[in-house]
Amino acid sequence: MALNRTPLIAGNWKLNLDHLQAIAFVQKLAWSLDDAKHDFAGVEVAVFPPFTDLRSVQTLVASDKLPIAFGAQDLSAHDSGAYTGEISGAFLAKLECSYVIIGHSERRTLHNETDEVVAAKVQAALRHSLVPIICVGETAEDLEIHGPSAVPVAQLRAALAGVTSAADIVVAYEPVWAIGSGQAATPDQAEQVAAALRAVLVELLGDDVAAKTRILYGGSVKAANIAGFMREPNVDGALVGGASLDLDEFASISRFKQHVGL
Ligand SMILES: O=C(CO)COP(=O)(O)O
Repeated sequence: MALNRTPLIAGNWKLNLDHLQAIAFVQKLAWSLDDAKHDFAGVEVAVFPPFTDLRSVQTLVASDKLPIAFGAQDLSAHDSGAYTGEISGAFLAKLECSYVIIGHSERRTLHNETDEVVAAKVQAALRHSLVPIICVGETAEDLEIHGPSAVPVAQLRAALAGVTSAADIVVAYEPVWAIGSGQAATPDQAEQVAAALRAVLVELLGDDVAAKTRILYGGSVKAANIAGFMREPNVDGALVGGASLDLDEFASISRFKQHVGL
């Protein structure tokens, strides 16, 4: 992590926890972090519940003034109209979401999201002042054929088509082979790709945006391995799946500074 970027620890709940479970979880997470005197100004913590939980999380966060950010796991490329089942960026903005995850590998693979769809969703997020967390990452096969950075770099280039240099974005490098496998990338591997992604940001959006944009690592992150990633200069946080559903584990990941010895 670099000192000029506030680290972001983001919990992607995927298809887990209904709205009642979400209320209990977020409340307990806030207590747990508060008890541990979490440095909320120094490390941002965000949760990404299913759509149907967002109103409950918003109400809880607002009424108890919890210092926890939240966002959605996806959004529509469209703002309104005949798109059955879709959720627009306008709706998410109205629910005070700060962020929206875009182009997660599960959406690319299971829901056939192409680079073009991802780029359109990034545009939709920015139209509504949501910060897109743009996910990129290679499969094990890509890694073997193309090496470590080629696919993530190409995906980021495609996702940024039409994005101007004023954009507030987050990039998440999630190697597909590391997601849910228990086999995380090494900190070195994560740093190598994060550095290549930052070079794309410099080229397409300029030095200032590249310097302030956070690049997260995701894929089998847990309390036991977060410190290694956070010691790397181009890794500014984590996008956590499975471990974000375990309160103690997620709270411990959020306190990575203690593990790093900062
Ligand atoms: O997909 C992920 C986060 O978006 C990572 O999932 P795991 O942390 O379960 O590997």
